[in-house]
Amino acid sequence: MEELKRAVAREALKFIEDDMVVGLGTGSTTAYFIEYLGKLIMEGELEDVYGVPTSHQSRLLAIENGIPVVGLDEVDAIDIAVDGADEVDPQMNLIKGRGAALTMEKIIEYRAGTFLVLVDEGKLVERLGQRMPVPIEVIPAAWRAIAEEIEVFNAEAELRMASKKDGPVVTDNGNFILDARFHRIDDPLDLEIELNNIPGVVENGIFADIADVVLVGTKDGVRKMER
Ligand SMILES: O=C(CO)[C@H](O)[C@H](O)COP(=O)(O)O
Repeated sequence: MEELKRAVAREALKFIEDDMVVGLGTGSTTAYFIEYLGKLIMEGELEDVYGVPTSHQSRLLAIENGIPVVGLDEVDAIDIAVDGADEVDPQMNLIKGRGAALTMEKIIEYRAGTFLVLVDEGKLVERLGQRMPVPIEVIPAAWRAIAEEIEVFNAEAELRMASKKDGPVVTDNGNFILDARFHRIDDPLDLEIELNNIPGVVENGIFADIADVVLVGTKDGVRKMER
């Protein structure tokens, strides 16, 4: 599994050129990409490349690996964003947010000239929600009201609890995460919009229609899905 993640991360380097501003995703697959990208920059193989982190995790990793970091408000545009995903359907719609960084990820990836997704073949599903719940970032005071409202969508939502802290997971933005299991997601784009219409929802982990390229690590090599 780790070798498949490394393979897609290495392949992603082919998309990076001098003078690019690169959105840096969150998670274990992107961590390999950040490591390899930093190496190329440190060795002088790539020049004037800047990273825009999507989380505390990617910011710390970028600094550790020698990638110059800038904020979203310091750049005119993002050339490419590179990130992992938890599920990918045949239309390249995604579920993201296992790492609770979905809001900043979506803000940056929506704006990127190219959004490149890195997954292993175990993440491919016929229909979103088949294996993973949809993470929803919510304003803390509203978590219970939103969890109840989500039932209207034929789903059950659970407050995500932390493992190395007492109480709930608190996102980089100071909010809570609800993990919502939907019985069936027929129209990801519609559900993405509907969920964001609920007051108190900051963002949700359905990324419909924004991935441009998906690199899939398989035992037989890296496969490319493209729009
Ligand atoms: O959305 C994410 C974090 O919020 C991650 O990109 C997603 O969970 C995939 O992570 P990994 O590469 O570790 O499987």
